[in-house]
Amino acid sequence: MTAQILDGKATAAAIKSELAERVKALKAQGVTPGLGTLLVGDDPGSRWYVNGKHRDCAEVGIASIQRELPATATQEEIEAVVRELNENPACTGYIVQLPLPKGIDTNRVLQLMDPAKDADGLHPMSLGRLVLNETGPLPCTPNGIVELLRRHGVEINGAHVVVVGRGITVGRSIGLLLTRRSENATVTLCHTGTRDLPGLLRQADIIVAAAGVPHLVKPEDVKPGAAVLDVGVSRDENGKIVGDVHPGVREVAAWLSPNPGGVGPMTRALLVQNVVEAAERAADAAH
Ligand SMILES: Nc1nc2c(c(=O)[nH]1)N[C@@H](CN(C=O)c1ccc(C(=O)N[C@@H](CCC(=O)O)C(=O)O)cc1)CN2
Repeated sequence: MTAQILDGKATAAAIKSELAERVKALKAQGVTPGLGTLLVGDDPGSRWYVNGKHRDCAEVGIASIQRELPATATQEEIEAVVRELNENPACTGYIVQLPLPKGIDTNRVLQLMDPAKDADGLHPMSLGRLVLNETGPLPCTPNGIVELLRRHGVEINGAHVVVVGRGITVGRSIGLLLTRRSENATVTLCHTGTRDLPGLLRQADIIVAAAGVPHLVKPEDVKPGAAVLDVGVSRDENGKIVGDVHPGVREVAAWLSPNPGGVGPMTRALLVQNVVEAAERAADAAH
């Protein structure tokens, strides 16, 4: 068996063209959504992601507000930009690109954001809403993964999903999303300290590999017919992406998300969706 591809690039393009129609409708009501980004430091990967987010926004008609600080920025300097974005009427939603440099209290920065402008779904209020099953912005990567599975017809209802990785952008929040009644999956959250990880992986109908450990998920760890999402990003000596999933998994799984070209583009498309939805909520509240 060779796995079918969970094509994140094509799916993200379809989502963005749907969103472009919603942006047109907002503009007809006199609302122009604007995505703000705050990039601190000079990590080339983070810069690439931020530029990509602005390219996506331009594609669907969303305005861009870009803020940058050097890696030496203090907590106070970062918080001053967050306050400015909170007050800036052109910025209807924004993100603080993560990770922030060492020594910065990330939670304090995220808490200071106006929750109504949280485009990443990572503000404590948004994460609380996710726990309480209330409407609000959802974290982009978990939401992108669910949408990628849904649009390829992969059965989530009743599936056993094994997640590897406990980071805040993916591992911790995806279980909350997948165990909602509307998705109805059963989720096991694992990490690099999990005893008998291969044994747990072998029970999974769906694997979400987000540990950032190259080739952590091996072909012999995968149940034939499973869907496997490769989220982790490491780099080889030439700067080429190495995912968390061994290439041999292609011969065992029924579905596999490529890396690059799988979950990454979906993360960006679902960010655009959060920006559009925040602007729609603000427009509804103003009427
Ligand atoms: N504030 C946030 N910071 C970070 C998040 C996040 O959701 N919010 N997630 C990741 C990085 N990320 C978005 O910011 C992200 C990662 C990857 C991609 C992507 O499209 N990747 C391409 C490959 C790119 C390459 O060659 O390097 C792909 O997978 O095809 C987009 C966004 C951490 N920080």
